[in-house]
Amino acid sequence: MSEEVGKRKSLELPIPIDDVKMPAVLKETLVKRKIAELFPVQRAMVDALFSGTSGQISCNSRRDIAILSPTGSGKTLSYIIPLIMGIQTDLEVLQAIVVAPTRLLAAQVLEEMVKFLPRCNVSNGTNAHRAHALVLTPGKLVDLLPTLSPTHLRFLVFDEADRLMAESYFSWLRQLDGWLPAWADATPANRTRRQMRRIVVSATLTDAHVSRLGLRMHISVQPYGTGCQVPATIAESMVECEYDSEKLHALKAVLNEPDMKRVVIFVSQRDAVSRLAAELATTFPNAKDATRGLKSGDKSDMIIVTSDGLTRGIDFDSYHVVQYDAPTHQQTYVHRIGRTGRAYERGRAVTLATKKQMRGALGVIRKVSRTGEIAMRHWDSESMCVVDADKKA
Ligand SMILES: Nc1ncnc2c1ncn2[C@@H]1O[C@H](COP(=O)(O)OP(=O)(O)OP(=O)(O)O)[C@@H](O)[C@H]1O
Repeated sequence: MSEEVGKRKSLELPIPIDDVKMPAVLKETLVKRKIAELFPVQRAMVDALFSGTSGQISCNSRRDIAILSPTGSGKTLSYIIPLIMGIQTDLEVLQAIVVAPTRLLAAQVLEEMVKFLPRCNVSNGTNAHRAHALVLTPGKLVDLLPTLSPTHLRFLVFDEADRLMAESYFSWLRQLDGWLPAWADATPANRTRRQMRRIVVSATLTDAHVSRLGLRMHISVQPYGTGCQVPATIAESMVECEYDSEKLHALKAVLNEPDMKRVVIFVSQRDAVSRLAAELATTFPNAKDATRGLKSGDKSDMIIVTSDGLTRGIDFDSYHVVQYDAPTHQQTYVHRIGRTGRAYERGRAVTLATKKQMRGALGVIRKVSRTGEIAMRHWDSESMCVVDADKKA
């Protein structure tokens, strides 16, 4: 990456929009949607796009944009900002495509786009020929490609880009590349006004992903210095169990703790979700199995049992997170506990691990924990309680 924007300390907190230099039309749109402050990643985007320009997205060498910022930090609005300024509503042609890995996430993003782009025709693929912008999964996009024209495409956004580039998804990228015309990748010297920007978005994108996409990355909006970190507002703790068979008891004890109203529980295997949800439902009638379908607007006092693929990027309302199966990868941990502590709110994440798993899990967690403070507890099979170990990891 040749240039990075937004590593200053002062960028770590939301800032009133009146304190950010931006085009009047953008400010008006944000105020209408009741946005009073810009989150750091959004402020960095505005700075990157508009500093030194008067409301136009600059047509200089800064073209592709990588948005690397922690979970819940407002990346969606940050990539909608260039769309607000760049889509010409008087032209009834396709100008933006946003790709998201799941239908649930695509639906959530579509809702946001409709909110901030009221004069645009934003579609999930239905009547795609009339859309200014499409928000869809790779599968749906590949189905539609033969019917779409790339001629006026100005923005191609990959939300949760690292997930989109996982092996199982890889062939769709080749098909998309085959559909894009040569000018999409023109060098700065021979680019025209029709240039296309690729915007890749993730809390856990690495340089390897970027080079795999073949991007000539020019701007990285990365307020915290590295994207792969958990938000500092999340209180992290671990509960150690002697044996695997004790974990269900420990989980129920954790769920009975005060304020554990909105909880999302992660297991590693998708086929274990229903089993655990059914076991919990005998004690907690509000336990819900995510494999049976969730809506992005699900905000009631539920205990949602899910696995990693199902809820990546989903914006739940103030959920606590419990990891029933300890994570073995940093990315997994970051995305799981990122379902809480969103939008700079406080959150709580509890990880269950057997004695055997403890060392490995702590190794993973310490690498991405921002505060480094992990409260340690253990399951006491005599008192049948989770007991404070009275020590910090
Ligand atoms: N400027 C803002 N003011 C108030 N709320 C905001 C602002 N920007 C975003 N939000 C809210 O913050 C929450 C998290 O935003 P968003 O879903 O974009 O996070 P994200 O960075 O994409 O997270 P993830 O990596 O988990 O997908 C959402 O509820 C969103 O509406």
